[in-house]
Amino acid sequence: MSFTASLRDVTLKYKDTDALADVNLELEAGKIYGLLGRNGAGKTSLLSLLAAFRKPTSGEILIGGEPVWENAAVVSRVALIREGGDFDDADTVKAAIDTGQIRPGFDTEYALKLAERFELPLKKKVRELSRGKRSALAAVCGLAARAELTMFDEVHLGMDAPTRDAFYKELLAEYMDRPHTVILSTHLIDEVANYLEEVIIVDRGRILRHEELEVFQGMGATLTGPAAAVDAVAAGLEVLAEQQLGGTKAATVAALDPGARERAAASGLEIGPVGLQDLFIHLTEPTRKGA
Ligand SMILES: Nc1ncnc2c1ncn2[C@@H]1O[C@H](COP(=O)(O)OP(=O)(O)OP(=O)(O)O)[C@@H](O)[C@H]1O
Repeated sequence: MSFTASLRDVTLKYKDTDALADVNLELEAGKIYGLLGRNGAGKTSLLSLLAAFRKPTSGEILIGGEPVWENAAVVSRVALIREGGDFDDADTVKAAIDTGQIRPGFDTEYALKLAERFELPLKKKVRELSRGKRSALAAVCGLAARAELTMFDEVHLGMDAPTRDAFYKELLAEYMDRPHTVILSTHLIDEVANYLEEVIIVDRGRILRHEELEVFQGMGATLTGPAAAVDAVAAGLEVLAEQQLGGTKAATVAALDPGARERAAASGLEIGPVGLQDLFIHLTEPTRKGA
């Protein structure tokens, strides 16, 4: 089984801050979602609501069609993994893994296999782990929870590049083996882009965009070729980023209309997709109104 998730007219206030305002969001079961947003945009708040760590100020949150608040049967099959995990520092790694067994789907054998893959020392205390190893332990417990909705909130932050790569691969393998709903909240956007099916951008407490990855990938274009030719085609277009190496230039544009596309092709320029990160930076520009 795999959970759907719905937020309906959800507002979350912390004293005088509106962390989320009138959010409506529908997530289908069995997909991998990327949750993007600038610092303070409301990502953690949104995930905390889905995991019933917090109650909304107003609105309704349904997981698998049921209200999630005070719904132990549903909550036990929802996992929110935060950077560094929510461990008792005095526990050993082994004891921290064993604690996962309170979840109905927790797979201890798999957790121990993953612990070996991530070279986690079972006898060491959680407080003695490096930041990256602690994140890896959190990821291990999240994967082994075998939940129906699994959310990773910046869990890979402390991990080095090879560990992150191993984490993404394990996440995908677990997903292929047992399709379920996954939300990855991250600032390392281009790194995870290939794993995502849909992307949600939160901006200042609101959902700015929620689209399939392909929609974002079709949004802009990168023009590469001789600098003068690139400049000629890019003139008048909204340029998001530029890079030049010798006489060769690459310009990332927010949109390429058919006329510009034709001119680019006629000039022999290479037309490529835009990285999700560049688009994200562009769409969440503070000066930009809506998107
Ligand atoms: N416990 C809290 N008390 C008061 N305000 C809070 C609290 N937690 C979050 N906020 C505020 O709510 C807003 C959304 O915060 P949230 O942590 O959800 O953002 P985020 O997108 O996860 O940010 P980041 O990428 O920096 O982790 C921010 O303005 C933040 O300052």
